[in-house]
Amino acid sequence: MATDFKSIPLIDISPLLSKSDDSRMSEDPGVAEVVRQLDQACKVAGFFYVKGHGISDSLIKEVRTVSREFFGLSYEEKLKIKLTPARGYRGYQSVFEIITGGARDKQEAIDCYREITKGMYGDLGRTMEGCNMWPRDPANMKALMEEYVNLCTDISRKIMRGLALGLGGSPNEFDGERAGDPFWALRIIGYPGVSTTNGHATSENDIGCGAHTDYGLLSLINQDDDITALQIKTLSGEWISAPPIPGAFVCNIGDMLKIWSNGLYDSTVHRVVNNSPKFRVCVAYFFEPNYDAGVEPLDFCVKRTGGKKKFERAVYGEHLVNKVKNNFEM
Ligand SMILES: N=C(N)NCCCC[C@H](N)C(=O)O
Ligand SMILES: O=C(O)CCC(=O)C(=O)O
Ligand SMILES: [Fe+2]
Repeated sequence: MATDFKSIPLIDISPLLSKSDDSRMSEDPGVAEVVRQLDQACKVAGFFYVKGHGISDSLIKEVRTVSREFFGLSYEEKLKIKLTPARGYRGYQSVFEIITGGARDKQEAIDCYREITKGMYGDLGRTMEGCNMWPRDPANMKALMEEYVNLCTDISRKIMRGLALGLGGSPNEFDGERAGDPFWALRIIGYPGVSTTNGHATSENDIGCGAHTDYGLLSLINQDDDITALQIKTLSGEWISAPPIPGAFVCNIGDMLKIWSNGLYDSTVHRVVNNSPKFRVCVAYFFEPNYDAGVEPLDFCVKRTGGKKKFERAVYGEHLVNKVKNNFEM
């Protein structure tokens, strides 16, 4: 459970990344130190920054630059890749189209997911069957985002090995049928700034993304360098900001890791409020369990938390579909 934290730790994960394909990684002192920091951050805040992740500053920036270019296109042009249920909820949604907690979010976005082909997961997969929608312009967007997703998946898998050790398990706890064939999501998001002419304080219509938790295991957030908008809820109900650290990702825990860890790690509530006059871009990558994974508290986590399972079993794909359907009025 998130306790009262005042700031979000910054963790250099390079020692973990260099050793996490080694079966004896847990014996490495550099790895042990990263694991200690990750575990502490997840127990206290459910949020941390990571640096030393190996993705170049220039790629991280390019991903946002190309996204900003897309959002700058005409509405008509953007609608050519419109999100619809028939397309497996992939594609573009315009400002105030997406809903969080019953209210409309002041954001536009492109939603992408790992491809699900027809019949791949039977009934469980049907809602999400489809291919991603990429614009004709910017022409390099598809290739760039696909490269980016591959890199994020690789890093996330390795961070998950660190988290598995932090929880007291083997490093491979989330490989195989849990998250060895992981589903993923990518949300390319644009948050309009506040108009400088209406000098009002932030109103409800200025919430870029309402209070929510993320759905899967681990989120990697790539946000604009010059705007502070992401806010994290502490146990006492206060909102603290997660200001950008250039080149670093903001990471947080999703609902499925809360269940697997029996609450040792929590999926912390967060929201986005862009109070600046500038348009804010964020590209959020979500590392998720296998689409058809059954998720219930892991025995060794249950033992560490008093012997009682605190959460019911969930099927990741069902959890996702419930969420996705509630995000839109379609
Ligand atoms: N794929 C992920 N995690 N997306 C997070 C979005 C959370 C807000 C969404 N409208 C909701 O109400 O859930
Ligand atoms: O824009 C951000 O900083 C975070 C977005 C987010 O929390 C989400 O899409 O789940
Ligand atoms: Fe989120």
